[in-house]
Amino acid sequence: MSRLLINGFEARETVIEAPPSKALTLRYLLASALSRTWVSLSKLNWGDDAWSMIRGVKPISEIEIRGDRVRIRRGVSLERLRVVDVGESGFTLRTLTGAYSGIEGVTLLMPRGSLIDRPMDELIGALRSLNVKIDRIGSIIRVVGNRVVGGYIMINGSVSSQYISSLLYLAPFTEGGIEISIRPPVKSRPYIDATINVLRDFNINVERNGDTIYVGGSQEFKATIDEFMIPGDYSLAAYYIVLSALGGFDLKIINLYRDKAIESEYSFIKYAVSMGVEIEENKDSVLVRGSLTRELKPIDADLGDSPDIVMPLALLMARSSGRSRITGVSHLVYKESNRLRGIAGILKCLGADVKIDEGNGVIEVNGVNRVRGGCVIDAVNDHRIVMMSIIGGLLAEEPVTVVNWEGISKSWPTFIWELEKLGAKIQIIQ
Ligand SMILES: O=C(O)C1=C[C@@H](OP(=O)(O)O)[C@@H](O)[C@H](O)C1
Ligand SMILES: C=C(OP(=O)(O)O)C(=O)O
Repeated sequence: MSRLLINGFEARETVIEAPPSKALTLRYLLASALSRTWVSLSKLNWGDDAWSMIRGVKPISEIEIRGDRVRIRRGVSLERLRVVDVGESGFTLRTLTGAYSGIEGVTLLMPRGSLIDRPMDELIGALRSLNVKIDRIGSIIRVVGNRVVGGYIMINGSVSSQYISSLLYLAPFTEGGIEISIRPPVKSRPYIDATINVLRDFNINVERNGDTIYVGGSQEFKATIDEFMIPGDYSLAAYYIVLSALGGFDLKIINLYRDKAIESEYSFIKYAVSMGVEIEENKDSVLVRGSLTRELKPIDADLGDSPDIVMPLALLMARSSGRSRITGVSHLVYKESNRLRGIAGILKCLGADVKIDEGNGVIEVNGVNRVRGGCVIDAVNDHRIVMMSIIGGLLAEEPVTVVNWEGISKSWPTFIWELEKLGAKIQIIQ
């Protein structure tokens, strides 16, 4: 097992490219694999989760990978028994469970690692209420796909928006469509919008009225254009923003398109600006003005819609001049790890005072002006906890060691190299 030794940085590059959106890569891969016409996808996020989705759609699609582009469409000959290793991708497991429910044949979906214990029961219950034959054999989910009549479903919105994305991918295959009512509180709502927007790019008609969504049945996926370029990922670029803002150097981040962003992820910019980080936004980039002396204001933020920016925002809070509060994030315990505990562990290592309330999904951070470090963080192979640990370590006064960091490849396999380009001193110790 290797360790990372994080030992400060000297700012070098001033322009860097944001990695492509993971959430949009997965959505376009799945929709394209269901499309009757060929679709070209470029600038994909090549993390482990993309490979999970590619393995997942292979049995029902024709797919050609050339360089970093993918050409893909629905396959003509459908395999009747499909065995799919979905790795640790929650989105892939949940949406394929839905989509395969409406495609004839038996599918065995095999989650790995932490995904084995992440919630699925309410999605399985909802699909059973539509008469889908679905069961669990140990960690494996078996879906017997067939023509589904459709109907009305009321589903809990507090655990994962991916349950709803799953039903949205299934609905066009049903005879009469699905009406979904999401029971509040609804978490991660903009990710549902992101799925709806992608479905619309594939000519699927979706009607939305608040938390009631109707998708008509017997619709065909057919891309509205033949090529989609995946834009940059604001939830990942947020780590660059924190490093620049607190590291005291200016950084231009390209490949960030405001008009294509998922609101849950874009909102990082809004919160950072409200704390006093200086950010200039352009059509396809942001410019961060770093400062070692600027005082950041503490804020209160309900991040129920934005679970993936909690980690970088907590780093900004740790260096603000007072007590900040994040609420609405009870769903962080259902991710690749219990992220509320992970965040608390990192902030304590850095020297900030932090309190978490798991039941209510609240994090309180008392900012400090010196980030101490000089400790070991177990990042439990959760990619976003690894990123937070590394950026926190780079900003600390004393070296930080990170163990169980290899899970970074889920969304950003090149993270460490990119940071080295920016001047980070990171050693991998075998
Ligand atoms: O649909 C998506 O792409 C995602 C939805 C969110 O999960 P939940 O809806 O489970 O909160 C988010 O945390 C995850 O990283 C990506
Ligand atoms: C939780 C995440 O993804 P997923 O749920 O798709 O595994 C994530 O990327 O942080």
